[in-house]
Amino acid sequence: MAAPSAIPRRGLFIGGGWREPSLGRRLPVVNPATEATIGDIPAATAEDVELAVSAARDAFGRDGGRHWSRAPGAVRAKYLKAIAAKIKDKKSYLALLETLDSGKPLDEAAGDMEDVAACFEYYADLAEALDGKQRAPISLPMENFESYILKEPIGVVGLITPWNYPLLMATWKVAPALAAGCTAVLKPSELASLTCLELGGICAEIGLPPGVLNIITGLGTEAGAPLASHPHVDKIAFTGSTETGKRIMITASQMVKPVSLELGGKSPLIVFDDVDIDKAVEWAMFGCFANAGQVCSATSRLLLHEKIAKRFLDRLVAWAKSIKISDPLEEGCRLGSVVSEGQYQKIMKFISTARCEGATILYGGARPQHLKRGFFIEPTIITNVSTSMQIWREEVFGPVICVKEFRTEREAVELANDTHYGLAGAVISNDLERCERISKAIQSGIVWINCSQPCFVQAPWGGNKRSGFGRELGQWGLDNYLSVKQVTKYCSDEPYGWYRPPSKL
Ligand SMILES: NC(=O)c1ccc[n+]([C@@H]2O[C@H](COP(=O)([O-])OP(=O)(O)OC[C@H]3O[C@@H](n4cnc5c(N)ncnc54)[C@H](O)[C@@H]3O)[C@@H](O)[C@H]2O)c1
Ligand SMILES: C[N+](C)(C)CC=O
Repeated sequence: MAAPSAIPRRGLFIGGGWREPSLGRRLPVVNPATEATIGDIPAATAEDVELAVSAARDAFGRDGGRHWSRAPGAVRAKYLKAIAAKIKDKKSYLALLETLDSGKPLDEAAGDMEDVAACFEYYADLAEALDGKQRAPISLPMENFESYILKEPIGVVGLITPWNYPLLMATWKVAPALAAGCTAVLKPSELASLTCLELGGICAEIGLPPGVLNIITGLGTEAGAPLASHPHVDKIAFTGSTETGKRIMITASQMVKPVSLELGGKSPLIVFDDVDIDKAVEWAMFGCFANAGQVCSATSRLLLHEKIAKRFLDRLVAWAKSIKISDPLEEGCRLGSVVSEGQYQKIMKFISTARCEGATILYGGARPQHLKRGFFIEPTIITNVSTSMQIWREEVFGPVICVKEFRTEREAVELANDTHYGLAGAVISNDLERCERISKAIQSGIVWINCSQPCFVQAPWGGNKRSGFGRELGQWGLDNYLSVKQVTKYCSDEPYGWYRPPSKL
């Protein structure tokens, strides 16, 4: 598909229709692969947040919730399936917009759109299944009482999301929130909002009841912060950096508002000396160079057994040299640009600090010579790293892998856990018992054995330590948006008998 000359001009999606932002401000959209400004998006402020929250509140309570929040899950499932079908119909167009907005290779973006559709379908099924799970009985030790459980939508939820998988990260929240019967205000990242705005168009096309999903774009401080602090938002689900996550948690704590936080990472990949080196190298590359390393779970700390370290690094450099770095719309591109000039500068600063601190840039570390414009960075491999260096400790969120060697399994685990983060970890070895041991020892929410990064909508996703808490995807993702109510009934005809009845005299 050819790139459109202009991207669609959208407003804020509030109450089922498009609105210009209250202050009339807009933010430019820059294609990071060309540095050209290709359009703009609305910049919402507190006034718009107010309207969006109010639309979501109305939708939650409309007609006593009969048409949404208290409707059978099967009713909501129909809408989710309709959204999935539209995403599939528009897959090529949405993928193109995602690529123009974020710089990711077009076929990666197309894969993301398939995952988006699959996620809506998956939560449509869970919405249907929810009906059968209502009134689940609780076994009690007293026969005069009966108790059962109701699972109810939490209410109006604020969903704040990042730019690295723009529509997919939004969908991980929107699909389960809607399946649960919540109504929502989505605030995607100002750096990549185009496909999330298109989701608004899709909701209008399929006739989603007005106000069930509202989409406001804009800056974090101007649109995200008022959403997080809004007293009529019952929960905030956030994916983004640990720093912003901390701020959101502080704000929410003032109202004892529940939050779930999917934050950053600095995940390890441990490779033992009994492996097929080329196979392991490919996983190491996929673990840190896919999506230009802008992946929360990127295995950006590579731990190599000393016996294979030299051979492994030779092959890693050879494979890295063969990656096609190009305009992300070009066929076969495997490394596009990073998302913005700011992100480009930040990554370059990490590389120069590593160099200043005494690390070796074994490969990469610069702009590819054949690309004069766009925010492109070569796949970068850094060795001679010590555990006190910034490059070992902090999340880069770019195509930069740092490497250390280990001698024993124990040392590998200690190095793997030497981080404040706890999102993911991976181990590659032919000794499956060892892999099982290590999967227990790694302090993270996700462990991959003999691979890195595969992600399935059925399996829980989320971190420990400073990578956040709560789990998305699977049944856990739905539970994020449900509140559990116990209903207990006294079912004897006899008086309870705790107090003596008053004298009849
Ligand atoms: N754990 C996961 O599943 C996961 C997935 C994807 C990305 N991430 C993390 O996201 C980060 C990259 O994304 P980013 O740069 O967009 O993160 P970010 O924290 O800068 O922004 C995330 C979102 O928060 C908003 N925001 C910023 N300041 C805010 C404030 N004060 N109040 C409310 N909202 C505010 C932004 O506008 C954006 O929509 C990385 O750290 C990455 O690891 C985590
Ligand atoms: C799991 N994934 C890669 C889709 C999103 C994390 O950034």
